[in-house]
Amino acid sequence: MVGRDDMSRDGDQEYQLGPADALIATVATPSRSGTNEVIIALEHVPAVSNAAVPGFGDFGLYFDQRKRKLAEQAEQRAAIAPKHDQIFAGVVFHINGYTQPSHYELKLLLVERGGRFLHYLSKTQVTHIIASGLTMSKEKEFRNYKVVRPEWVVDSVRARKLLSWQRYSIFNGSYAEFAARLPLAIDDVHEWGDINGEPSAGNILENSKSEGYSRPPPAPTGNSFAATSSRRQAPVPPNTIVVDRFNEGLNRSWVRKNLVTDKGFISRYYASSRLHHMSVWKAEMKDYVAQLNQRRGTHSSAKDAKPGPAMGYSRTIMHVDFDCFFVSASLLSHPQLVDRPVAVCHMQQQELADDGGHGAIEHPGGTGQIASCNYLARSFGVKNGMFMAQASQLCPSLATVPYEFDTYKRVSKTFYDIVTEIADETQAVSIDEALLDVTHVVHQQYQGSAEALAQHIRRRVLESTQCTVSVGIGPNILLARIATAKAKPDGVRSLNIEQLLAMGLHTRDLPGIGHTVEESLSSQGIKRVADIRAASMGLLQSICGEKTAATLHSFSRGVDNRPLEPDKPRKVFGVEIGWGVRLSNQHEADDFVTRLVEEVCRSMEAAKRIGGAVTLKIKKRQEGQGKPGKFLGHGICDSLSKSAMLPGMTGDSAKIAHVCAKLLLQMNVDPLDIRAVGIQVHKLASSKLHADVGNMLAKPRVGQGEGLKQCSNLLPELPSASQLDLSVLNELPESIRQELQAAYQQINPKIDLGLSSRKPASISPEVRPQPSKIGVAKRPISDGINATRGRSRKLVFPTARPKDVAEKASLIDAFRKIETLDSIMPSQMDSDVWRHLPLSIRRELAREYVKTSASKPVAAASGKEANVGATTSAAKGNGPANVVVSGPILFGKHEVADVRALIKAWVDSSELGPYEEDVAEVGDYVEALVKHRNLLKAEDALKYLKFCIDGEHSAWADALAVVLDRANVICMAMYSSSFGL
Ligand SMILES: Nc1ccn([C@H]2C[C@H](O)[C@@H](COP(=O)(O)OP(=O)(O)OP(=O)(O)O)O2)c(=O)n1
Ligand SMILES: [Mg+2]
Ligand SMILES: [Mg+2]
Repeated sequence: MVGRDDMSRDGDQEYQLGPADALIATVATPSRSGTNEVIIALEHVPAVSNAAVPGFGDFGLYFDQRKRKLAEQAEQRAAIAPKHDQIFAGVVFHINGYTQPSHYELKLLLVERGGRFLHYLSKTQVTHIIASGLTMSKEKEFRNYKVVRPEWVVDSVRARKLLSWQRYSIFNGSYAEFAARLPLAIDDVHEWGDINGEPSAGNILENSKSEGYSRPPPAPTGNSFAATSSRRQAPVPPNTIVVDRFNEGLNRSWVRKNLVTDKGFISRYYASSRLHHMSVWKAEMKDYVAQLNQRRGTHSSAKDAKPGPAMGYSRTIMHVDFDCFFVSASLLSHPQLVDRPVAVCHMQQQELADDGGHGAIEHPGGTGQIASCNYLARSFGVKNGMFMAQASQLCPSLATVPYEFDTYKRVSKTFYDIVTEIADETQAVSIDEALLDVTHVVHQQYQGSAEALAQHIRRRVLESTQCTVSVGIGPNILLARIATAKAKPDGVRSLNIEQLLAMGLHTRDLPGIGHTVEESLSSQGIKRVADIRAASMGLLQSICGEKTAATLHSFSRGVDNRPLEPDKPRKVFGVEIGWGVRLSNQHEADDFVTRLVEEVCRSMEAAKRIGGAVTLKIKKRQEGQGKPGKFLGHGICDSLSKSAMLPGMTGDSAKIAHVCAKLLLQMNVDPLDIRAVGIQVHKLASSKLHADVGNMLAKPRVGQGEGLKQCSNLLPELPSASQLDLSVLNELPESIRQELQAAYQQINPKIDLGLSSRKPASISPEVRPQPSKIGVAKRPISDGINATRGRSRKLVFPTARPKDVAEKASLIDAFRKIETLDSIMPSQMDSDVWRHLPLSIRRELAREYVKTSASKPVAAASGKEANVGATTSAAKGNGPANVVVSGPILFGKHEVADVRALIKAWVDSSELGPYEEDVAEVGDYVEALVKHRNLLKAEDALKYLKFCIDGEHSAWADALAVVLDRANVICMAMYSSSFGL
């Protein structure tokens, strides 16, 4: 193996066949079949005698001899073989790097048809370079040459004419793109990444292909490479050439099927990776349960009922877990095996590293780990997680069945459908297990008999899934979990503290106690739970730290005060591959990232989510870390991470991939150094809701004009919460309001649209005014000041518009991006001129306009594109009965939500800090509110300003201080008190 790498750097000549290839080298005897097919029969080359291989020490000599011999043979054969069409006459070729078909096969095909082979690259003589992939430096070096993929040779031979080389140029994109362009007729030649590796009849490479795949070689270990490489090479997607470049001792035929540049790598990875599924499922199930709870409202009703000690009875917790889950579910399609000892593990055709590079590589029949085994198998001593080799010794009659991930997911969802419907509260623990708080339901519907409820759940699950679950019951999570272990298989068990104390459990029987803690405790003579009880806290802390010691102390006494963690909707969708990632160039890197994004988008689509931001994570090989410790694992790496907002809320993989490609460029990583790639999409929202809102706005209704349709286009994405007119939202149907609330909370849990109260403009928790220090009676916002006071007279709101038009217009207003300045465009301005004015001038004019128009009773909206709903409709004559709004206003706004939107727009408008005049305006406004005794509004504005500028440039903090000061001065004067933010 060592020598291979040496040889690959043999001057210009990259000859990369392994030393043992000599033992398997084959000779093709082309002949024409009657069916227009060229068939190559393979036979053994007369072996190069071992004497010519000086103990594998001198590979240079060995290879020279070997090459010479093979070339001679090829020429001899060409001379004696039936004449082929000399389609390659005039072609002088050199072969670069590892190819598939092999150098030798290619040479035969070419030389026998008139081509001339150059051992060493002479750029003046050579007409074509044949390569499956190029290193970056070679890519540069060969840029102006005709570098063709080997398929050019194969296809030309098949077509019996020289095909144009251009379409086979290696510079024509990735292999995937190349393969996609190939005509169907020759697809069978390129089915090289097929995971099953079934040879296809009539394939020009039939023999080598079938042999390469029929029996995947064992896992590479140590220096076993020479042995494994003695197999004939199976065809691979030609650009997956990493073996020699990275010299990692890979089992090539296995690896080549899995490398990332292979089109199907990612989907196969995810289709076969057990651990991937285990981790993703947990998130998926938590999300699923959260959605079920949301839909059913079970969660809130349970909370409302306030079960538990307050109602005079203690908590009842159930732990429900499927018995040998994977086996039970897999056996649904193998009913003939139900009475036999059975294990689920990788089958031959499923062989693939399933651990993301973190553990053993699985291979059929040998080292595969058992994911789950049934109880009959367990009676032989077989256990989950045991390797097949050991298991089949313990239980020779052990049958194995393959993973059926889709079935597991389906069964699991059915299970969660049932338990969430029944329980007061559900916490998804994993694909096959849930914690339930059933306190209330047991007492309300089962006369306090938790066992009866448990049997009911078991029956329901069995009926619906044909799989059994066991149920543990206890007054807390700990006892319920321990009870489950005793209930298994197919049973129910209750446990109270006294019973636990009498059980004589081992430390490892406590949930969450891993092997390390168990060992540490054992080394101090603490082997049983009773020993933990007897040990001092000090001793426990010295063994396993403060936190674990406290847990152990409680658990050993049966005490566990942990509440159930109600499942929350997913906050992020992501994938990460840290195994098998070897990329040759930027193009491949982009391609890989794109495919990962597609994977994420698939799961987002399934969960009906879209996202607002993306994070790209890269593990970059550390300087000098050429050889990862594990096969194709990521080795020692630096982690890089970069995030960006997406262009609006989206689930579109092309858009997301585009952003990721930019992030990747910004990271400035050499693609050769990339060892792991992760994509996470966050700031999620419901795609259904998004579409609903879009539809709602796009749907033309009676009385709706062009203008409204156009406005709906202003809403490509869900607007930020601060831009919503809450009073409008509160008029929406309950279901939509709830969905909106949920959607916004997914973006930021702190956002409270205050919809449930049906009051306009509620205030989010972080800015909700606390009972003011000033003991002034609260005054509803609408309970305004004398209508004639203040500068508000200029603002008009139409109230007499036809109801649906008003509703739609308000909706649009609600969702439309509020453009602060434009909304107060002076009426005499031409909108085009206005838009082209510098921002500073527009501000100036707007301020002027607001001041001068404040005294006018009706806004002078001109019918131009002023885009405040109020002025627009007034201009159109839809609002004959104008209402004059009372109280202080800020840039024409007075509703809390509007003022907030203004404040937000203001703070968002400049990172450098505010204009002094604007600070003065806001100061005026808050001061006026205080003077008008509208302390709630004043406090809201101040708190919201504080909320918006949190973490902003210090100039903003100064601005807040100024505004606050001004408000406080008045406040002190009027109430001898001040606002405390
Ligand atoms: N390291 C692990 C742990 C679990 N699983 C899978 C296979 C199991 O079937 C399923 C559920 O895990 P359990 O621990 O609940 O085990 P079982 O359901 O198989 O058996 P039991 O009856 O003991 O619950 O998760 C896995 O593949 N690898
Ligand atoms: Mg289980
Ligand atoms: Mg389980």
